[in-house]
This record gives sequence, C-alpha cells and structure tokens, in this order.
Amino acid sequence: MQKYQFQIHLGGIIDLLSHHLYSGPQVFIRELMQNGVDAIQGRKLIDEEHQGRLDIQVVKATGNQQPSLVFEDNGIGLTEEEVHRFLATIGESSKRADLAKQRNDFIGQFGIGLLSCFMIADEILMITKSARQGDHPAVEWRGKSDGTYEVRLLETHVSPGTRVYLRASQGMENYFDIEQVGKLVHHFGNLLPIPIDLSEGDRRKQINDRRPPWEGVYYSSDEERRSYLEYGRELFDQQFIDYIPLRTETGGITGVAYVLSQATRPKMKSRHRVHLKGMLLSDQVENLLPDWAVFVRCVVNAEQLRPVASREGFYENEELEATRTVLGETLRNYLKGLADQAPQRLQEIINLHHMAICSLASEDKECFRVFGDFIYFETTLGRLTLGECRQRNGILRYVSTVDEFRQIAQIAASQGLCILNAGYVYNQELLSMLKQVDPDVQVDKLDAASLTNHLEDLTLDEREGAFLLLRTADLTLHPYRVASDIKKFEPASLPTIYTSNEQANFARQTRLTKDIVDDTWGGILNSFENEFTNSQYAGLCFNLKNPLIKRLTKVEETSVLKQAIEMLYVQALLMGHHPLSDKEMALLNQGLLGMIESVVEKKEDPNNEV
Ligand SMILES: Nc1ncnc2c1ncn2[C@@H]1O[C@H](COP(=O)(O)OP(=O)(O)OP(=O)(O)O)[C@@H](O)[C@H]1O
Repeated sequence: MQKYQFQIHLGGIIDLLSHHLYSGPQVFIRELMQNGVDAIQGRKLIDEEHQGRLDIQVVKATGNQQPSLVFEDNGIGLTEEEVHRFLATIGESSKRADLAKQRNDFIGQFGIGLLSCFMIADEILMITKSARQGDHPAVEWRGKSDGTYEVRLLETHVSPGTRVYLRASQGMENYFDIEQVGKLVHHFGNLLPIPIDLSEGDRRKQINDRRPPWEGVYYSSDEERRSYLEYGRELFDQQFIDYIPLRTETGGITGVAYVLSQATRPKMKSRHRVHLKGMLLSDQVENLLPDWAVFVRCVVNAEQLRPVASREGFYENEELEATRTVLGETLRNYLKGLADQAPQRLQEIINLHHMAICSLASEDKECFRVFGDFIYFETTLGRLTLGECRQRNGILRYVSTVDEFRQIAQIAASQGLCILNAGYVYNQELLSMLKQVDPDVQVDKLDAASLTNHLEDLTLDEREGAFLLLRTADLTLHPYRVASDIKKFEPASLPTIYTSNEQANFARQTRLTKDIVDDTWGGILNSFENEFTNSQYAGLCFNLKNPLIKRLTKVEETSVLKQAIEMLYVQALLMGHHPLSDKEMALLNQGLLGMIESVVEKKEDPNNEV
C-alpha cells in the first residue's frame, strides 16, 4: 500500500477562519501584535534585560498602490530553518509546551494566527533575523493566499527581530486607515506591557501609555477610588457604584469588578472584558464569574488561563472553574464586608438588581446564601428583608397569592402579625430555598380564610344582638356562595373582611366565566358549580368594633339590612381588587341608586329618617 501526504487547501482554511472562527478581519491586528509580543518574550528568555518594542507603520495609498502596513518587533526572530518549519506549516507553533518548555510565557500556541492576515491581504511578506544565531543572514519569506511561498536569504544587514509587510487586498482598505488601525491597536493592545508605537509619515504616537488602575500606587484610598472609578467610566462609558479589586493566584488574574449602577434583568448575564497576558481576548466573555454575579462588570488580565482557538474567550477547563470559584469568593467577601461596614450600599446593590438576584437565588443555593437575607418581601408590616423577617419571627408565615395578601394585610398589620406576601414571581421558590439552606427555619403557608379563626369572638350577649344581621347576611349572600361571620378586630375602621381560599376563588372564577360564555359552556360550568361544597364558600366577616356594623346590629328592618349587607359585600370585593360579576355589579348600581334616592328624599322631607 502506498503512503500519501495530506494536502491543504489554503483558500478553504482561510474561509474557515474568517467565517467560522474569528469574529472579523480586524483580528489580524491582534494576531500580529501577539506574535510580536511573544517574539519579545522569547528574546527576553535569552536576554533578561532586553527592552522590547512594537512599531506599527501605516503607509497611505499612492497612485494605483493600495495602502499598506508594517508591523515591526525587536523580538527573537526566525532562522531559515524555523521559517520553513513554523511559518509554512499550518498548525505548527514554536510556542507549544514541548518546544517552548514554558508555554505559559506565550500568548500564541495554535500555529494558525498568521493566516488571519490573508483575510485582508493576498500576500504576507516577512523579513526576519534570528537573535539566537547572530551570524545567520536575515530571511525574507513571502507567503501567498494561493498556498505557495518563497524564501530567500538577504545579504544586507538587518538587526534581530521581525518585520511583517501587508498590502490591502481590494475592499479591505478600511483596515489600513490610520484612525481605524489606531482604534484596533488600542482595543486589543492597550494593556500590553510592551510600548506600541503607531506612525504614519512623521506622525508617531504611543498607543498604550496608560496603565490600568490595579497597577497603580496610591497614597490615599480616595485617590485609589477616584482612579478606579474614572478608569471604569472611560472604558465602559458608564458610571459604577463601586469597584472591587481582583487578584487571584489561580489563573493569574489581576483586574477589577465594577458594581453596575443600572438594574439587571433576570437571566441576563454580565459580559466582561478579558485580557490574556495583556492582549484583549474579548469584551463579551460570560464565563469568567459564577452565574450569580450579575451585578458587576469586570475588566481583567489573566496570565495563566487557556484561550480557545478563536482567542475570543477562555477554554472551559478545571483551571477556569477554579478561577471562577476564587473570583466568586472575592465578590462574596466584598458583599460580606459591605454587610458589616456599609449595609446601605449592599441594600442599594440588591435593590437595583433585585429581580435578577431573586431569580438566581431561587435556583442557586450559593447565591441564596450570599444574598438571601438581603432580599426583600412585601409583608403585612411593610417591606422587610428576609433577614429582618427571620430576626422578628420564629416562624415565617406567608400567603401564596397577592389576593390573599390583600385580604389579610390590614388586620394582620393591626395585630402586629408579620405575614409575607409570596404571591409575586420567585417568592415561593425563595422560601423553599430558605428551607433547603437552613432546615431549622420553620416556614408555614397560611390560609387567609383561617385568619378569621384567630380574631376575637363575640360574647354571648353580643352574639344575640348580632343574630338578625348574621341571619340576614347568610340569606342575602347565599346566592354568591359567601358565608358570613362576625368577630371583633382591629382596625376598627374596617367594617368587614372578605376571605377566600383557592377552591372558593376557583368557584368564583367559574361563576364569573359563566356570565360571559354561551349556553353550552354555561351548562358544563354549571355541573362544576353544583359539585361545590361548603369549603368552596368565601367568607364575609363583620367587625363588631366598627361603628357602622354596631349600628347595623340595632337595625330591625330586614330590607334595610339586606341592602347594607349587599353594599358592604360589594365594597369588600372592590377593596380586595376582585372583579365583580354581572350580578354583583347590579347590586352596586342598585345600592348606589338607592342611597342617592334616600339622600334626595331626606332633602325633600327632612323628617323622613331612613
Ligand atoms: N513576529 C514573529 N517573530 C518570531 N516568530 C514569529 C513571528 N510571527 C510568527 N512567528 C512564528 O510563526 C509561528 C506561527 O505563527 P502563528 O501566528 O501562525 O501561530 P502562533 O502564534 O504560534 O499560535 P496562534 O495560532 O495561537 O497565534 C509562531 O509559532 C512563531 O514561531
């Protein structure tokens, strides 16, 4: 059997890189800067004192000549043998662990980056001189996008390092415009530790002369704070509430997490600006922090994490996982610190990102442990954090719907009872997460209807006095499936409370629906309704402490009583935000008209007391 060698279709590979791997042609600038930085790093390994520099020159278009770019570094350079091996072999890199021994020193490793230049130029011309072999002549390498290359040795003196020449292919002139190049060099390279000069003709400027705040030395915490926040504002073009310096051994991270001043939405992920050895990987990295850390946006430099081949994110491996855990720990310590020293700021952060934090804390135990106590609930005693609720009450009691909460809020509040409204999204999940995280906590669901059991009973005499009112109420409200009762409770200004439970609500909903559907459906719903038992009755409880109710117990005329009861019933429904059925609406109308009539009659004949 004969052996053959794989052939590579360079056009196909370039197409693959440009359309499927890289986010766009602009990355060639990143790849070239990175090769320059790596080459300087390589030279430092043989000469520690070596002062590296990168020089990028833009040459404007002239006549029928397309514009061009020259990337120059004073790095390690390549010998002729290395040129054949590393430049002309796709996937071969001098920076891999086995060759470089200290792979961590270099940014590149895949051996494909240089090919990105074919996205904007048809030819790559490189002149390189090895710093390792001083007597070796400089080498000129000319690689073409058709997959061929030429090599020749130069006789002229060239100092060690590498120069890459690129001429814009048709349609790519934009990437050779000085302004555009300046922006891209700054975008990708502003944290690189080697000075990068950009020039066009006589104009020359260092692009990365500003160092990040975590490299600064500060004489006061105010100065430090100002420097960090100003950097964040300029970088992200937004204001932040606070900053958290980041430094971890795992992953070799340095940087800062900025606390967002705008509310985040649930399931929204924060995107971070991430560098690898000073080179920007991406400003859209999502997997740097634990999912719960929605309230910050980071800019970091990593020395040890592994990039994916597109170099636009980190490879998801154990090291990244460990780094994420340590960064999460840093954020948690910051929050704990705030809880002790600046709880208002912590509450401010949580209030801003409340929905997002609730959503995460309801699914993620770790997040719950961090934030749980600071999440607020609507309670019958006002808005309280879960921590405050736990401090005040041995048992946490909640109702599961907003309607139930409305029913009981006033009475519970007047009796100092703290009942949580778990009718909003995530609330019940958060309470069940609380039970998982702290099994000792007692969390009880309260049935709003059962609340009336805890109200003060009437004495025998009082009961006797209220007999007619109660009997009339039972008869009047029976068609509405409402049972009546009478108790004494605060606040005295409240004449009645309407209580319901899930079955009663269902029954009520069925009746409301029946009002608006046709006969066929009405028949089906009727058969449901007929199955209802007493437990599906809602309740209207009169308050004997209320002056109006007290007066009603003295009224003997049942028609007056009936009308008052109907009105109190409708009013209780309206107070609880329950939609009225047609029949109830009619009650309201009749009642109002009746009242108007009696007022008018009274006006006409002041002796006619109603
Ligand atoms: N400026 C340079 N100076 C010295 N050697 C260079 C330079 N540019 C490229 N090389 C050599 O060419 C090889 C291939 O470069 P290329 O950019 O394609 O891949 P890489 O940098 O090794 O890895 P990656 O694909 O991750 O960028 C490098 O490993 C290096 O040996």
